[in-house]
Parts: sequence; structure tokens; C-alpha cells
Amino acid sequence: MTPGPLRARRCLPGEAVNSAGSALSWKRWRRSAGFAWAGVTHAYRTQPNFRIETWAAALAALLALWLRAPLAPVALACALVLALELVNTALEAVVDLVSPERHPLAKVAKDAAAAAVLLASLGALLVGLSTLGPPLWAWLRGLPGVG
Ligand SMILES: Nc1ncnc2c1ncn2[C@@H]1O[C@H](COP(=O)(O)OP(=O)(O)OP(=O)(O)O)[C@@H](O)[C@H]1O
Repeated sequence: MTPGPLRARRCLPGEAVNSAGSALSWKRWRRSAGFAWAGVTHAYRTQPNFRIETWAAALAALLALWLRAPLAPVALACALVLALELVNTALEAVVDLVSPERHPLAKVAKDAAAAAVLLASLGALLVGLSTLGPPLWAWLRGLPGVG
């Protein structure tokens, strides 16, 4: 029998197969997007940090639009934090599955994943301050009675 990774992927009804043999179809893409959305909603329901980061990202994006500050660095930094929080959630689930008892390696895995989120969050904070800080300060100084 062909080893797992080399086995050809079966197509869904109505999907095309390109020259490399991979299945291309809107149906498959929508199915995958549905699974990804289930991951996002699960993280939002179960992870308080993910909820805080989601609303912080929305606020930062709205602030960037309102201040006419560059949106791309803010969006990229927020996306990085949210994506790493999702990876952290996935890793926690896998660790809890394979190591329900406490184990030093389980601790290493969880702590390293948490550190990745923390590092990205600090980076995002720096991006936010350097991108949104000056225009926000200029707006505040323009208010009557300030500056
Ligand atoms: N199976 C385990 N073996 C050893 N240490 C663990 C294990 N599970 C968790 N820990 C330690 O306890 C800490 C808290 O773990 P927990 O599973 O509550 O995750 P968390 O970091 O609090 O994240 P969250 O609040 O998002 O669930 C981990 O960072 C790790 O240091």
C-alpha cells in the first residue's frame, strides 16, 4: 500500500484535478474555510485572551482608519498575534490530549507557545504605538484647551 503522505487525495464530486494531481474546487475551499472558521469560533468561545486580542485588533484598525494612519502594519501585527493565539490554542489541545498528566516536556511546549504569543503581542504594541501614537497625539493637541 502507498504510504500515507504519498497516497493520492480523493476528489469531491464535481471538482477538477490539475496537472500536479491536486484537487481544485470551490466546494473543497469552502469546506476548508468552514473548518478554519470553526477553529476561530472555538478559540473565541473558550479563550479569553483571544477575545481580548480580537477586540483590541478591531479597535486598532478602526483607530488607524479614523486617524488616516497606515493600516497595513497595524493589520499585519494584529493578524500575527491572533494567528499565534490560534496556534497556541491548537498546541494546548494537542498537549492536553497526549499528556493529560503533568510532564516537563508538556510544560516546555505550552510555555514556549505562550511565549510566542507574548512576544508577538509586545511587537504589536510597539507597532501600534509608533503608527497610531503620533497622529493620535496630533489630534489630541488640536482639541480646544489642549496643547
Ligand atoms: N500537562 C502539563 N504538564 C506540565 N505542565 C503543564 C501541563 N499543562 C499545563 N502546564 C503548565 O501550567 C501552565 C498553565 O497551563 P494551562 O493549560 O492552564 O494553560 P494556560 O497557559 O493557562 O493557557 P489558557 O489559559 O489559555 O488555557 C502552562 O503554561 C504550563 O506551564
